[in-house]
Amino acid sequence: MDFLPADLTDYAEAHTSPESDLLRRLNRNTRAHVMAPRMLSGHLQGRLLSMIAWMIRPRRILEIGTYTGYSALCLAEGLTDDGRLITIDHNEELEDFARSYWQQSPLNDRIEFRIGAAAEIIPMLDETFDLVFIDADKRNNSLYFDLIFDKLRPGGFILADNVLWSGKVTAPVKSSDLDTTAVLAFNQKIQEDPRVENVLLPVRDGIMMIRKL
Ligand SMILES: C[S@@+](CC[C@H](N)C(=O)[O-])C[C@H]1O[C@@H](n2cnc3c(N)ncnc32)[C@H](O)[C@@H]1O
Repeated sequence: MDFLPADLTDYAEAHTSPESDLLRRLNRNTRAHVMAPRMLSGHLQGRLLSMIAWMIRPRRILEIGTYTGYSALCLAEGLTDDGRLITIDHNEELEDFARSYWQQSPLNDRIEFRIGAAAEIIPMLDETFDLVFIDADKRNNSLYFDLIFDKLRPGGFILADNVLWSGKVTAPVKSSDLDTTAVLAFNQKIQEDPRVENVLLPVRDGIMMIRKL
């Protein structure tokens, strides 16, 4: 869901650097051939992720939730020359699709794809991250935050996607709606955590920007 009216979203995209030809093809072919293409970050959010990565110049990025590899390519643009991005997804059926686009990019050898459940893979990572993008199953946002916190350097950043959850965060919540309940709990947890500073950025479906103090 976009929170801006469509004409303002169009205007914002028209005044944002365009996607590369590779990203445009990946975006278009995801929409044409892959289930649930709304999951892809897209032009505006993709350029934002790239811009944030360029501002941070991370040496290590962790992405939780690869999907077709669009946001991984955007984030990897800002890596230092010796930097690497690790991206995790439990859907092995997406691997060939994502890799076929990464292989067309000079960033291909900087992207490591780990297949499996994020909650099992993260504890096995022996890395210190500068930037983490949480964009997988929203019910586990809080768990992923806890698992990565000690692996994030002080001053490092976490971005968590879809924290406005199509606007459901401000509507009455049914007890059976476990996703919205989890997103609300995550946002509250971050807001109350004295170890971080945070900004809830109302871009697209909402991005929680978190800086570890
Ligand atoms: C919203 S999509 C990611 C979109 C991608 N970051 C982008 O912006 O283009 C979420 C992805 O998380 C993956 N996922 C969901 N639950 C997971 C889990 N428990 N462990 C690992 N990956 C998971 C899904 O398979 C899906 O590909």
